[in-house]
Amino acid sequence: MTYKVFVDGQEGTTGLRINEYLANRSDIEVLRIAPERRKDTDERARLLNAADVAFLCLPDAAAKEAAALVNNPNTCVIDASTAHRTASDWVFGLPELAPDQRDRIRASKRISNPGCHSTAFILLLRPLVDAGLVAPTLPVSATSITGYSGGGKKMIEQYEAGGDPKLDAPRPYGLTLAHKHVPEMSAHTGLKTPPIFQPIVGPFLKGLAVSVPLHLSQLKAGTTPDALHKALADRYAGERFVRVQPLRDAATLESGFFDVQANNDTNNVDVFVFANDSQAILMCRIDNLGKGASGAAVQSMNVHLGVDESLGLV
Ligand SMILES: NC(=O)C1=CN([C@@H]2O[C@H](COP(=O)(O)OP(=O)(O)OC[C@H]3O[C@@H](n4cnc5c(N)ncnc54)[C@H](OP(=O)(O)O)[C@@H]3O)[C@@H](O)[C@H]2O)C=CC1
Ligand SMILES: CC(=O)N[C@@H](CCC(=O)OP(=O)(O)O)C(=O)O
Repeated sequence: MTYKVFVDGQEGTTGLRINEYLANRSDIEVLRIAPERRKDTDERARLLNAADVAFLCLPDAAAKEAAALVNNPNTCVIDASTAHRTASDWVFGLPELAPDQRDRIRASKRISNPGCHSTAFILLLRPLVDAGLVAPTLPVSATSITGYSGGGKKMIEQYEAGGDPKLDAPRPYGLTLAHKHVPEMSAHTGLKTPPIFQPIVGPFLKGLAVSVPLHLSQLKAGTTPDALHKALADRYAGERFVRVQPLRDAATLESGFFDVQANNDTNNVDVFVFANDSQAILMCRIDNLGKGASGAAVQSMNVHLGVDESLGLV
């Protein structure tokens, strides 16, 4: 069986990476749009409706427009933008979210691909909320350090042009306290209080780590670091891409520094619990262009099509 796939936004950061993942797949035929027609609505509509799977790798407004062009009931749309991540008629494309999430991805023709920061945040918090260790009302804060490819073509060009010394240092942003990932972080963890979320972009291409500090006294009475670690390890046991590292990961502690880039060029997710007797820092590491974007989109496509979930992914 060969599936037809169209990538709307094939020249962008996410679209190019998806095409790389698909390049060696004998079960996929990629429908290419002529470069000069890549913003021609009629041609995009034709290809969107000719596809079994259409990836939208576009800014939000263009993604909404593209979704509205699809009238073939057999086309599965996987939207990489923020446009549909909390929409009730779209399924969140994070197979590891909950035990029934793969069934939902398989059944739906509208899949929203999670944001990079929110992927890491949700994978840390959702199991702890589900296990009752973190109350849904707990006010949670998180920081994220990310490579500049998360900002798309414009930010990549800005960093790679060189010459601006401000870009040599990490740059905190999201200081309006309204980062676009906060709604999906709340919606898919069950946290009723929107997290305070502060990302930082640094002078490296890719790699991302979200950190969530927790006071154990604010968790379910008696929660220990072992209990936090066990809830995460139990949830992700058997997951192909999520690896819960040993409590207080010795390799990281010995080096003294956390390696944000260690999952680059993979679809892997590493989950960490660092803790003392009264406090913990949870950390989650991904490649923002891998599990944070294009890898996740291909994984959801695989789940939807019912083929091996890791096909084409490392
Ligand atoms: N970069 C990342 O790590 C991640 C990005 N995303 C999301 O994925 C989407 C794409 O992001 P990214 O790949 O980084 O963005 P880029 O800016 O790198 O690429 C976007 C592409 O869309 C094209 N485009 C813009 N408007 C239209 C239109 N109306 N019709 C057809 N094509 C259009 C652009 O064309 P042109 O080349 O002419 O500008 C460009 O090639 C965004 O919604 C983003 O939020 C999601 C997860 C991670
Ligand atoms: C460095 C940088 O700007 N990163 C982007 C996130 C990119 C991403 O994965 O999120 P979307 O899918 O929602 O675009 C940001 O924080 O807005």
